[in-house]
Amino acid sequence: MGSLPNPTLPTIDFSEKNLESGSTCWISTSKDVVRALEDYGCFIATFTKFSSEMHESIFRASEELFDLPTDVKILNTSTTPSHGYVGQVPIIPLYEGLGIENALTLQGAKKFTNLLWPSGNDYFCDTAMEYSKIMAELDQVVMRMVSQVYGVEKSYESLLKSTSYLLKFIKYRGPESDETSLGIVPHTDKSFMSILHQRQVKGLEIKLKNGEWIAIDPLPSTFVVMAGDACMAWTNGRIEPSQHRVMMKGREERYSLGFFTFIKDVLIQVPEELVDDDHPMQFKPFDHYKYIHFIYTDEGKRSKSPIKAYCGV
Ligand SMILES: O=C(O)CCC(=O)C(=O)O
Ligand SMILES: [Fe+2]
Repeated sequence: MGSLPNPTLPTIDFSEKNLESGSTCWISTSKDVVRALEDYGCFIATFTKFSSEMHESIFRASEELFDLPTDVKILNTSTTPSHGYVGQVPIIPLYEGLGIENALTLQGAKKFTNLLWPSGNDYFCDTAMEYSKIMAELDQVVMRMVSQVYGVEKSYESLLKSTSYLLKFIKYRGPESDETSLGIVPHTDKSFMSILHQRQVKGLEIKLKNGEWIAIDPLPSTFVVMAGDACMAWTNGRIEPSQHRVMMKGREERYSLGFFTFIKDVLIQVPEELVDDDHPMQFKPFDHYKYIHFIYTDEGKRSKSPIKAYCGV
């Protein structure tokens, strides 16, 4: 008897031919995207526009960043929890992360760069911005496809205008013998959408609906596109975010990147097209950033599904 192949996520190709809006390829890719998000909460995207040179440069920039002394890295603060420097956290001792808020704007990239390198670092600033631009493009293609399939383009356009992008640089120290190999605890993202990218050391694992954890192989031009809690509320529960974690198997350190979208200054509300007798309204309109603060309250920490606790009907 042959053994079953290892389960994996659907892979969706975002090469030029699939990106011509309205073309046959675009339409069939859109359906694949929605099916994958509804079935898994995420998928693997191959994005040929992202070159291996870009892969090398962004991770070189990341190394440079993590090589800075800790007292410099902690200058990366934010009024939003976990959007700035995170490190030396007892339950995830291997994890260290820094975040560029408003990563798509020159102002956001410059503010971060000048804070950490007062004498400037054009290489870092330009690379981070270029990476963000490409990731935002992928995010917007995916979300445009989703909104077309659901017939909610107008609602998406208004969210898009209010989208704020967070680029997170993440490093996991290689575990020492008796240390936990848990890089990051199982969680769903609090974002609207997330795009994850790994360097050559694997570790990202995603929980399937049957409870099985599967490991995602890193490749230079592949990304995991993942729905966050806010996307579940917006789609009235049609798309559920997947639980994921990082397990550090070897002793090697691991670098990864997360590109997250958040909705600022407008309430996220379920589009009326997604509500009918079979799909009653499941979520009240809510403020995304207030939701992030809620996660860190006692009630938010206790809750099995904080998004339902926060704005569920
Ligand atoms: O490091 C990774 O691959 C995953 C990071 C992650 O899940 C997160 O930052 O939310
Ligand atoms: Fe995550």
